Amino acid sequence: MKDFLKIKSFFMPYKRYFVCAFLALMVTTCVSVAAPLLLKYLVDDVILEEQYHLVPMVSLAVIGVAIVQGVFSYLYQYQGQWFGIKTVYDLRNTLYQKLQYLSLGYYSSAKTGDLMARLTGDVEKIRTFLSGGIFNLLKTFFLFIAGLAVMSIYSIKLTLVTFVVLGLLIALSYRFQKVVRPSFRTIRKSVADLTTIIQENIMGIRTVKSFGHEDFEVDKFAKYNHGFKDAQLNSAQIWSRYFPVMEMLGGFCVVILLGYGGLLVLGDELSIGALAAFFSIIWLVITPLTNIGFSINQFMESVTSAERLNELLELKEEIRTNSDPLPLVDESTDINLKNVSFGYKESNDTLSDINLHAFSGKTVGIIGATGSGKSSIIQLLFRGYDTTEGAVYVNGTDARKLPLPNLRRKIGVVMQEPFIFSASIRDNIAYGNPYASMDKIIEVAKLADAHEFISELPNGYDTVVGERGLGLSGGQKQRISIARALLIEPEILVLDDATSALDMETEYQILSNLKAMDRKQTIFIIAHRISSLKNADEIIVLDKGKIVERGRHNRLLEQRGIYHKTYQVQHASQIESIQTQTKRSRAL
Ligand SMILES: Nc1ncnc2c1ncn2[C@@H]1O[C@H](COP(=O)(O)OP(=O)(O)OP(=O)(O)O)[C@@H](O)[C@H]1O
Repeated sequence: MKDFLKIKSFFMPYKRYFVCAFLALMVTTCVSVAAPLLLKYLVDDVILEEQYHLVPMVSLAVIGVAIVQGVFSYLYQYQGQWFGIKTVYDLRNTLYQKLQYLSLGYYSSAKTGDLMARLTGDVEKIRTFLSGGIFNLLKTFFLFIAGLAVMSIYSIKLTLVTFVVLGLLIALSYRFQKVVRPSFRTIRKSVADLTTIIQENIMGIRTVKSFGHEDFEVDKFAKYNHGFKDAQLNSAQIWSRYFPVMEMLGGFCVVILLGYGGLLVLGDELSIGALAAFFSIIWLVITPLTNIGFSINQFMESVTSAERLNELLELKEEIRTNSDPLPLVDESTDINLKNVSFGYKESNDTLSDINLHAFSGKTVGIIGATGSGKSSIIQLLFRGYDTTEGAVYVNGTDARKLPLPNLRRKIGVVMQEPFIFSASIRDNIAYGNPYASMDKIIEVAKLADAHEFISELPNGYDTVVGERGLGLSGGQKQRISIARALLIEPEILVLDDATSALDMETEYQILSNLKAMDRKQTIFIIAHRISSLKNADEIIVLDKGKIVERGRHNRLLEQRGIYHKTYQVQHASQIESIQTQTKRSRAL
């Protein structure tokens, strides 16, 4: 309940819909309970008194009651739906917004399937309860109270017996919802498992196929699907027992009350009309009462969902703009990492004591073994993470004091694994600037050496690529990502292993194009291939998170350290490959 109240800021703005629905519900309830009084009047005062000329009037009154009931019932359903739908509209937007601003640290351990389940399934549970469940509970409660109140006018004794019998029915219904709840939980877990399996399978379909593991995946899915089926069957079994049992018990209650009411009529303590009215009211109350387990369950589920959503809403946005940010107006971009240390977790040291000054308009190359911390440096530049010690200075100001969006807009990053949206190639390139002209898009595509292959596609720039760029080669995806970064005309361009899938000639072409642009752009090139960064103004060599060598290409070769060794290995393999090619052509 506490968790439900925590999301009150989402439903309070729409309380007018709730109030309207509530008032309409009260009217419907009162009219429903008052209708049997007409029955009593018809039996006692019209039929038994042989006043048949009053029948048309009673009939008109019944029609009137039905119309009022219909109109107010429509009103409460309609307003109730609006209450739920508008509340979750805001809730969904806020949750999505939250996801955008959560730090990268959160995403490294978050499960996509679980997040998706929260934003869809859990939000829907809240809507179902706010739109209908809460009104069903209120309706049952009011019918129960109003019904007993009307009954008590005619017979206190029969009302008391009814109260006890219906109380037993509520207790049974409540007990049942406790039995059925675990089965709901199992179903929800099974749905989450199935979603994860399907999602992972689609994302990893290339790996599945490369291992010829289609049958393995089918069997794995069948196992989880089997579990889901069993959970559903189990729940269906419980429900199929519940309704007949509750209906039967409801029938027994009616029989008991009818017997007792009959005795009261025989003892002249109750009129026949009052007994008839009594039973109309009892049926009116019993039907929603037999379903109360379902409504309570809906409430419990929405509380669980509110708890899961609150977990997300309460997460701290670790990386955010300082409360009093300094302006970032300077066009030049001088990046200075001073005594920077960083670890993804407090205990580990991914980067130690990094000092790196990238002057405006210069190119910095970063090389090092896999896992040495190259990409981690980049994450610090755009505040994907904050440093543990030391600071990153942009034009002399600590990056943490700058407005985050402005800082990030300065930096164009081409990630190691380029992400392509399932949209047209044009929209993919224009992601950072959707209003860019076609001429500009073509210009950056040419710089990224992508224009030629895009023009050859069936619909050129309008070709819609599959999710995550399915249908494009790794090199094509990289070139689209480079064009995307260039379009925003960043003052800092970061190429994080962004040309690894390209042949050396294409890579050379792109790097030459970047150089020829003659912008005062600061460029970071992370690469494994020395050829990618040998022209950089400064190259740093990382080893286990520390800078172990630095300088220009020739100077580093002279040092005869790691860089030199890497160069030799790469150079030797190039010579070897040229020799093999020459031998092959001679043999032909
Ligand atoms: N999100 C993360 N959470 C925890 N540890 C991480 C995360 N990302 C990277 N690491 C760890 O930090 C270390 C440095 O990783 P980083 O990606 O910076 O290396 P890299 O030099 O870019 O490697 P590669 O050349 O393979 O891309 C590695 O040990 C890696 O396992």
